[in-house]
Amino acid sequence: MLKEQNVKLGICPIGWTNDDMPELGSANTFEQCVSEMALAGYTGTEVGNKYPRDTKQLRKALELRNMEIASAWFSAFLTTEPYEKTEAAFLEHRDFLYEMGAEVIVVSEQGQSIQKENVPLFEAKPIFTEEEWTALADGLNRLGKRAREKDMDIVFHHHMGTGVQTTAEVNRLMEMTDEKLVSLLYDTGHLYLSGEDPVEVLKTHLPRIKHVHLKDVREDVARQVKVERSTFLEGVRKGMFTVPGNGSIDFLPIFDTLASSEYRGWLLVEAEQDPALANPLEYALIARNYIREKAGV
Ligand SMILES: O=C1C[C@@H](O)[C@H](O)[C@@H](O)C1=O
Ligand SMILES: [Co+2]
Repeated sequence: MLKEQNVKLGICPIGWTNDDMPELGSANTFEQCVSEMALAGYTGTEVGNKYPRDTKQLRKALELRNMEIASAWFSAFLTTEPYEKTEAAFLEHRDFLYEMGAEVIVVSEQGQSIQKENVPLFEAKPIFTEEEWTALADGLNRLGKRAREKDMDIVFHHHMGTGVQTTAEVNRLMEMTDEKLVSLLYDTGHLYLSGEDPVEVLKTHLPRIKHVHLKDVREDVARQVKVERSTFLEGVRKGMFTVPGNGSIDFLPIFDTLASSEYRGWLLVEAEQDPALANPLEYALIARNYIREKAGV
């Protein structure tokens, strides 16, 4: 069982509003989103497209609900654009998160990503060349250094449809980057959907994991996405992702492994699906109850 003093429990806004498809949940307001998160028993969140960018305003809204910012997504383009361009955007993002009190910065390499492209998710992921791997690893080390200036860490988000998706790719990235500068975000749903063993990846990289996304997968829908050659975003609309306790992943060995480790940090429920089909508060509660039952927090 996990210990309450070791982990904080949060939920991402993507179940209420989706940054990649703003039409999903467009009627859901920021206030509704954070109020329902708090009501369901969470104390942290990442940042969604409806959140105020003014740090004072955002802090006040969160404090009223006993909530805090755990982190926020950052898209890097280290394999396709000059490093300086990614760094300039990163510094703005870093400073915003620093002001909000976050300790980690989620970084995903979106160079050549098919996340938003009209191509089959299971057939068209990019494979990086040697040069691209080097550009990615060097760039991440440099971003990691910039994060350390503020006593923050970057946590790399492996992701379906990107060049860092599989176990082998995660392993390679971890080998090529400096452990003091680049940490890992562990996202259960992306590993499972890719056909990896999430427990193996967790055990291999535990000391470098500094942020966790708890995402579940509906296996039957994932199969349909493969057969129908759907895109990533079509898959999301069809419901391939859901909250822990509602899909096919057995989270017990994952929670047990985290419990017997040194892991200290956030566990964030993250389940993008159509809020018109999956009521966000209802699903936030399903996950909250499941985590209490299986992880003891
Ligand atoms: O952390 C995440 C952020 C989303 O924008 C992304 O598409 C989702 O799948 C995810 O894991
Ligand atoms: Co994630």
